[in-house]
Amino acid sequence: TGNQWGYGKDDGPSAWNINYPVADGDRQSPIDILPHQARHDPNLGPIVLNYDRCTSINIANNGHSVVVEFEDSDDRSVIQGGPLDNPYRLKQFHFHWGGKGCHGSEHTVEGNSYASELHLVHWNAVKFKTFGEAASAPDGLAVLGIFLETGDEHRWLHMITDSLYTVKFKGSVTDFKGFNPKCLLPSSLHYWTYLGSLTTPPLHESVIWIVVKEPMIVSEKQLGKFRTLVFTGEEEDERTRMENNFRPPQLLKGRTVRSSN
Ligand SMILES: NCCOCCOCCNC(=O)c1ccc(S(N)(=O)=O)cc1
Ligand SMILES: [Zn+2]
Repeated sequence: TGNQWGYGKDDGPSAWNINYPVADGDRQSPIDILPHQARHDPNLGPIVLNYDRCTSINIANNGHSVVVEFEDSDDRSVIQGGPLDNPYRLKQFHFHWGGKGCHGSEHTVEGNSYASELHLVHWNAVKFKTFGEAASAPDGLAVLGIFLETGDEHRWLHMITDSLYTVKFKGSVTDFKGFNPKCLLPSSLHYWTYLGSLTTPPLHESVIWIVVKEPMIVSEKQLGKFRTLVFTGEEEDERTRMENNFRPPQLLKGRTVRSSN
């Protein structure tokens, strides 16, 4: 059916504009960030994360990435400040990554990729009634992007990587309670921000992007566990390893990237 998209040769990012013409739009993501061309904006305050009462629900393989969903029926876990006019509710987080030794981040910095990128997805529940409605509105979503760089083992990422075997196949979901993603964040939340889109179909131009400058450090072994997932369902005969699930940088088309400091 028309909604089948992926990261392969025939269904990958270069073909998405066939079913999703907005792929060639004016505020597409990700982008290549050029720090020296980013405008330092002294009015940009710090990002404030209130995740202390967040409620994680499950971890799932949706055939494109591994996603941890949160309870978002109230303002128990929100991001605010920075470029945001309202608090935005945490809905889910997921990752994008490469193949062994290759890079897999979506945003790049001066043409350089990181090994992976974590996206914490939030929606504007002040202005919109549902996530779906917010996901189609120009100021509906705020996604916090964190780069992952390989090095020492990350002390908390094992809580996720130890669960990945339970969601190997597309469509698998398992309970994942009591996880607070604040443990994944680097020490500094200095960031770049710009107006962009979802980086996967439907590619809605509804995202205020907040890309944190400092990467989180994870081990190659921890990253390798993400590659034990497969894009395909348990019933399918071919097993296609889940890796390189990233969209390459898109044209800036005159947008300004601002820097917190
Ligand atoms: N059809 C009604 C609901 O429409 C919502 C559209 O999006 C639904 C699924 N996609 C997402 O929620 C979604 C969320 C974040 C990102 S990303 N990689 O830009 O952070 C990409 C995609
Ligand atoms: Zn993403």
